[in-house]
Amino acid sequence: MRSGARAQAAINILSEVEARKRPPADVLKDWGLSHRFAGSGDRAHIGDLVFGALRWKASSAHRMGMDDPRAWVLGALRWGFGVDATSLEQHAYEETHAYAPLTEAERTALAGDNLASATEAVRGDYPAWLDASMARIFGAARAEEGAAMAAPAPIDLRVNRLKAQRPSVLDALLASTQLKPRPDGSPAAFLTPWSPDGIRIPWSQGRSFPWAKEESFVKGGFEVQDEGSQLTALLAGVRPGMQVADVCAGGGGKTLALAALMENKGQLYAYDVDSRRLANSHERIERAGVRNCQVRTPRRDQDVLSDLIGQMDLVFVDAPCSGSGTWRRAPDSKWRLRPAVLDKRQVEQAQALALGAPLVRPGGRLVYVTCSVLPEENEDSVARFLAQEPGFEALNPRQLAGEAGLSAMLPHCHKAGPGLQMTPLATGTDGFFFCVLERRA
Ligand SMILES: C[S@@+](CC[C@H](N)C(=O)[O-])C[C@H]1O[C@@H](n2cnc3c(N)ncnc32)[C@H](O)[C@@H]1O
Repeated sequence: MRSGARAQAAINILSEVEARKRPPADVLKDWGLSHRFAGSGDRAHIGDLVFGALRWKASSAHRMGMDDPRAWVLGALRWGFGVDATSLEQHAYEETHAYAPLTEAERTALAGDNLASATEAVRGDYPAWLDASMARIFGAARAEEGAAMAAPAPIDLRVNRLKAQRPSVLDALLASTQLKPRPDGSPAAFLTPWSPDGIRIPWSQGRSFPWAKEESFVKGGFEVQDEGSQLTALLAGVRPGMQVADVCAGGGGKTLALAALMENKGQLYAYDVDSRRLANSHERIERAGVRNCQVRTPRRDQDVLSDLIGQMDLVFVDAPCSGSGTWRRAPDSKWRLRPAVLDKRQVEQAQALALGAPLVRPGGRLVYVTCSVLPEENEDSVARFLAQEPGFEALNPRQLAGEAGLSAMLPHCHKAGPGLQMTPLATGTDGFFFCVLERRA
């Protein structure tokens, strides 16, 4: 398939997403099944175009003067992927399945750029109703922060200290035939700047990396985990020998990062209110060589955490949230977020904190993390908790970063109430909020 036909396929897929309110990943999959002639390269390019169109939907609509799938795809090609206006004109004539020739209005829009006249929400490609929240955390930089949250994300890996070392995993990846060289000659994988365990595979248009087939992954040498997520485990201050509870463990991403830092010494408990979410963690724990983790599955007739009350050195609350910090990985989710959902998440955050807090021993730590940038579910949730639990006090992020050997990262973070805010623009990570509360002795 040539560029014009790939673009038209993306337009068709987005039209189906819009008309039937279906998840784009599902429609893409169906499209692949019913267009068997399309190769893996075609499917990867079309996937990038569909998600690119959703990433930059608001700015493309403004620039093109039209708010429909064709305008989003043309806008993504022109300003997201940097295709020049003349090439876009020519792609329409390449083959019969290409998009229809440009209209005069499209030609004019693609040759210019009126984005400077748009609102912050449009320039930052985030929903207008969230502008006040974005302004609270980012002030005048909110359009720039939003634009970075809309850009494609790299794949970050966390090398599992229990089984491997970072240099050897990096060497194995660079030697892998699955990881294609980059067209510009830059490294296909490199060390992340902050996490001592991180490896980054930069995003590359139309390319996917089947990491699950890598031998070093199969043997437990690495997990896929954004560097920001790795940093929350490092900043928490977990050490070998501690008693630690991860009470929103889900699929186990943070659990495994905490376990690696504990070096199989001490005890780690993984719990989640939703037992289905814990299902994957057993296999991951096994593969990672973790031997000190008990998965506590919730039971209707029993409090499975009651024996841990007042016993934990550290309780990790990776709270349910809007996921706004991961919009760059799931751009469709930002347009689906509604005020009622944001309200509901705050209730769940209070519940998760109320579940974790009693487990903390005097002098122990309650770590609160979200993958969100919205103050309502970050500093506001912490403030509401502290108003009800005066026995806890927030620790200074400077102290935590110093303890974790991450002081150099600190100036790059936004200050968010008593916590830290990482963002794609500030730290090159997903958007994570991090705060540690200590129970007074
Ligand atoms: C952000 S996800 C966790 C991701 C996971 N820690 C990881 O790193 O892969 C939040 C989790 O909190 C769980 N959850 C929601 N409300 C909860 C509550 N009141 N108590 C415990 N877990 C809760 C959800 O089921 C969900 O799995």
